[in-house]
Amino acid sequence: MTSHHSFVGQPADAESGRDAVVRLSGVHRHFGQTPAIDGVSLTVRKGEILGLIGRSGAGKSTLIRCLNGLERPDRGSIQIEGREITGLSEEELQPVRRRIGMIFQHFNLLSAKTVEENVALPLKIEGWTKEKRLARAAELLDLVGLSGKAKSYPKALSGGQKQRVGIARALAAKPALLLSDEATSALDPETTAAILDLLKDINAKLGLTILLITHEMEVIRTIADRVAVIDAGRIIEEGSVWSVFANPHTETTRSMLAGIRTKLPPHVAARLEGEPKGETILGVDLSGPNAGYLLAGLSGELSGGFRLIHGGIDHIQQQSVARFFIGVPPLAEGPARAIAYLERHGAKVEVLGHVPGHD
Ligand SMILES: Nc1ncnc2c1ncn2[C@@H]1O[C@H](COP(=O)(O)OP(=O)(O)OP(=O)(O)O)[C@@H](O)[C@H]1O
Repeated sequence: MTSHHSFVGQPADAESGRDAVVRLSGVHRHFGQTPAIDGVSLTVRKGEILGLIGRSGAGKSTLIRCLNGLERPDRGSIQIEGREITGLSEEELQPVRRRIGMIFQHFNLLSAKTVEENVALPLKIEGWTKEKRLARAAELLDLVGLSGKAKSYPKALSGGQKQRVGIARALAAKPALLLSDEATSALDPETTAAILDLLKDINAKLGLTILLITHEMEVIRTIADRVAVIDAGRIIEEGSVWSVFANPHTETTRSMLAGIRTKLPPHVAARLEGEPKGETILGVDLSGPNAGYLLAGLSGELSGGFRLIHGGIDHIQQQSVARFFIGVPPLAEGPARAIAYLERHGAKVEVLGHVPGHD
């Protein structure tokens, strides 16, 4: 039950607020004519990893600042662990801020302090004794795989190691929420994967709730349970990661997915014509347990056959998400039969055009 998966698909709890670590409702923050946040309602449920994705200028930083109480919304409600924070004074905000651990793109470590001192710093502010602080730092450095580096200084560490220190420091005071602000954006792909693995691992081990702010869909795909897409200050799409990847509802989401979604190879796309002659090129999307059987079934259906041009089955949150492109020759009503068969089995089919002859 501690698994983050247990919270997926339980919107009733989130709506009642019982399992909400963060709950925004109807939050607005305008700067003059610019609506940086334009009516955002969003819940981060206990134990989940929620990815918030948006392009530059979409409103991510303003949202983070509202969560920290650094920015006050013009209207709307923000609750952290059930406590309304919008009306709090600076002094009242301090303990609320300490419930949120943050990690940053550029790590924000203190270069004059050792690794263990950096990790222990939030505990000093909380009034822990030195002995307890160092014991806790050692425990956290072990958790993030940096036990041997306690006495090192940040400049002696790689980017990935610095972010591990950042994670250890963010977790020192046992926050209710880890807020990751583009934490892997400055890292190479291999190091990014290792840091994301670590976050997923801590989420599973400790049941840590994570809000992951990013502009990269790959980050979301790798570790998030749910995703919310922000655009021009509004949440335009929200759902479990696999369902948003399988069936994005907005053009903005589709274009943000474009880099990592299977697409028609450019040399085939270049030859597409509108006139219905030659081979018909279909784009096919299907998620769920039937995805693996679709092509075998289709080949039994079409006497004239078809060819697989590109694509296959992806697995996101243990769901099969199929996306492929096929070419159907103009034999024996092939294309019409293919479309009817695929749609009958729940697939979304798009006629992309026609290619005279084969490529
Ligand atoms: N203090 C401010 N004064 C005026 N306009 C602001 C201020 N802060 C943000 N904005 C505007 O609000 C909008 C949202 O900005 P925000 O920084 O929240 O976006 P973002 O998604 O974090 O972008 P990025 O990924 O580039 O940091 C932008 O149009 C920005 O110009």
